[in-house]
Amino acid sequence: SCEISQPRMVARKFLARPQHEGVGAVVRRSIGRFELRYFDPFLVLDEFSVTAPAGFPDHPHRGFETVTYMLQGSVTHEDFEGHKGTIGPGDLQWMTAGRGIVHSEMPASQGTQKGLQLWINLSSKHKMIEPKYQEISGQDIAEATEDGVNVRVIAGEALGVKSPVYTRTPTMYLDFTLKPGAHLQQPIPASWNAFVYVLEGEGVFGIPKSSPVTAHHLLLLGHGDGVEVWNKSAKPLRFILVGGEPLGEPVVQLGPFVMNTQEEIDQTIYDFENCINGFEKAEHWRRSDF
Ligand SMILES: Nc1ccc(F)c(C(=O)c2c[nH]c3ncc(Cl)cc23)c1F
Ligand SMILES: [Fe+3]
Repeated sequence: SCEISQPRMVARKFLARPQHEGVGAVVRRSIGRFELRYFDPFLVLDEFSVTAPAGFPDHPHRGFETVTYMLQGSVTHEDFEGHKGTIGPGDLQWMTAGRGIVHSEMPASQGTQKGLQLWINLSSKHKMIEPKYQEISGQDIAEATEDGVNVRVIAGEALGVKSPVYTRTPTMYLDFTLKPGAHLQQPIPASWNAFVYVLEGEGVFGIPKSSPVTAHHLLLLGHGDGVEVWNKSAKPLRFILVGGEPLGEPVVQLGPFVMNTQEEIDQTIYDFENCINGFEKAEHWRRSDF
């Protein structure tokens, strides 16, 4: 039985092109680029590729969450509280920066490390909460396979399996791989904003006759209560499907600081420069391998 009464159509399509970020790192930024500044509640989607000695050295965050999902290789993260770890292939780090985090994210080994980093905005009432990590290793990520469709459930639910991740801003984040010939119907809450980002292969989204979409493309989905996908090619199709409940609040962003008013951004800069109000530990911290 078809659970989708109104399948979402592809409203807009963007090709994410490489740009420099951090120190010597390359990211394909889809959400967060000029033409797609904010897709409520999402601020940034980076498909990153980084090879030592390049990386993302000491930098702050306030007012949102970063979701780092490794596709190849590993990244070592270390923050100003001494929280340190390595995010390996297939691993997930869901970091709620809240009132403030200062950390570094550097390649953990030689060779090219690849992954995705999604920035999810927090509601005004949650922007100044204590920082929090939810970290899941690749083999513990909820997974299911049915009729040629494999899904790794980063957040939310699909094919009857649920992720343990608590999403303060209600979010679904699904990593799908469709075998050649497979067809998917995935429900999406009708009030949520949703997008697809293609990682590998080519897929048909929305209606069966539309032209195939290839890697590094972001598709904004229109109204409806789900999405239909077909793999009509001879190769596997891999993409992420991400959805979130819009916050409907003003956004004032200065790089890694995301608040609701300019005054709050001014205060954040003051807090960060004076190491107060959540940035106390930044005063004497520096990443260990520096
Ligand atoms: N403000 C600001 C400025 C410069 C940065 F590089 C960063 C930053 O760390 C990242 C940007 N995209 C990324 N994708 C993956 C990873 Cl592991 C890190 C980042 C950041 F936050
Ligand atoms: Fe960061």
